[in-house]
Amino acid sequence: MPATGGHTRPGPTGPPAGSAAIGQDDRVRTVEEHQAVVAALLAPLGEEEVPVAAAHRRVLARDVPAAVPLPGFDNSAMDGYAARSADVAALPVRLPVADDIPAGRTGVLPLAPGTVQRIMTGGLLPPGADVVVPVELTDAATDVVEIRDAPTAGTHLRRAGEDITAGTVALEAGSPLGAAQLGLAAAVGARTLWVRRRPRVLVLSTGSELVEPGEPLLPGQVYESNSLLLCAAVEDAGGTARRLHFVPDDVDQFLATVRAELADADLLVTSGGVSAGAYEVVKDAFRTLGTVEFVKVAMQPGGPQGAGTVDGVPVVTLPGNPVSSFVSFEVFVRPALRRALGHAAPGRLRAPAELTAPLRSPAGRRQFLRGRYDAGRVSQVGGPGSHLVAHLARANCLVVVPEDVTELPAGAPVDVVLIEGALQ
Ligand SMILES: Nc1nc2c(c(=O)[nH]1)N[C@H]1C(S)=C(S)[C@@H](COP(=O)(O)OP(=O)(O)OC[C@H]3O[C@@H](n4cnc5c(N)ncnc54)[C@H](O)[C@@H]3O)O[C@H]1N2
Ligand code: MOO
Repeated sequence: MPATGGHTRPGPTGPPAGSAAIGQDDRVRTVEEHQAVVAALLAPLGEEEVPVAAAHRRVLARDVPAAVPLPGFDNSAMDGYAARSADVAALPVRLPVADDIPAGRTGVLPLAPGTVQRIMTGGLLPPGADVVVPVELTDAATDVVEIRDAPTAGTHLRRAGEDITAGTVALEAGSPLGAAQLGLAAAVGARTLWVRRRPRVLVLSTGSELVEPGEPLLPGQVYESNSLLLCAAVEDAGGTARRLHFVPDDVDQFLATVRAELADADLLVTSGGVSAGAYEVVKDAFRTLGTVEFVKVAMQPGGPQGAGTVDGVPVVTLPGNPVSSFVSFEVFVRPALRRALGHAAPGRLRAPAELTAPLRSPAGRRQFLRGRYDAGRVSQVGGPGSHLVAHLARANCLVVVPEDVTELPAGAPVDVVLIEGALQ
């Protein structure tokens, strides 16, 4: 039975059985240490062969050699007349049109001296031709053409193999497959591609305050949003997400939900229930189960973290504040998933930027502020609060402020991580 605000948390009289006392016993890790722990959880994913069209947004697992050169043959770049440059050196000139070569004609005759052949863009160049005169420079006749002007030898020709030669690698293993890459795969004759299997990621939000969006909301309750956010982030990273119905802060319900699905997953990502309070369901459930270690990472947002395995399946437990969930996923889960997918470049694009206004940052923690980046300059979007989800939605980058920096003036150089939407 899904929990839409059904409370298992106790009233003010006392905690439920199994809940922990408020405590601050977590070890502290650096961002890099926790990144390494999360990355080590995920083994490289297997390979599968799929039709080229189905490989969109996948990651290539094996090199694709070019079965044919590109272009595959010398051909015309323009609609016009294939000519010998010596015949069009003195202008104007009238020359007989010996043949007609539309694109797709597979056999052509050599070009006899003193003649031209009408040719269309992509048409097979007749042997002997070394220039194409665009139709605009002629009277466009089909029997005897008058050529008023002509480009120099070699112009408007596309040479066999000038883009890629046969047998060389057209696409390298580890390449993300977007529109251009699928186009190239087809252009060199591939019908199928070997890609990495997509990681199957379970996403589970926890919290007795959570309510399904669209349902009535009472004071103290919030609409559940992290599972939507995290599932979309999983898909963006190349995984397939399965969104489990959120659970209240009830260890038994949490574990029953997790264990019903865990066997078929490559990763479980939870949100909420990992800080220092009395009702930390994720911590309470996993403390005595599996190898999940709960730590504090020296960053903001995203301080409270956990990672390990349960029933042999990798588990990453993210903090519940929506911005913390988002940033934690960006910093720890996304690169680990992309590494498991064999991505040549698992990290986001980063860019140097100039701050438009001063900012402050806590000592000892790497801060990932939300920002808007444009043309080398970045402005902070909202404050550092990890509940500012509306501001997050307007950001296109994370501004990285190192652990030892507590304030920066306007104009200071910073490093930004470009997130979704940054290039749009
Ligand atoms: N005494 C301390 N308190 C807190 C600490 C600490 O170190 N000591 N850390 C703070 C930090 S930092 C964070 S981040 C949060 C993380 O807490 P939890 O992971 O246990 O998350 P919750 O308490 O369950 O929720 C936090 C916040 O986020 C809202 N939330 C949670 N899940 C969702 C969801 N699925 N959709 C929308 N909103 C969600 C929740 O209502 C809370 O407002 O702990 C701090 N406290
Ligand atoms: O570290 Mo928490 O993740 O700031 O909000």
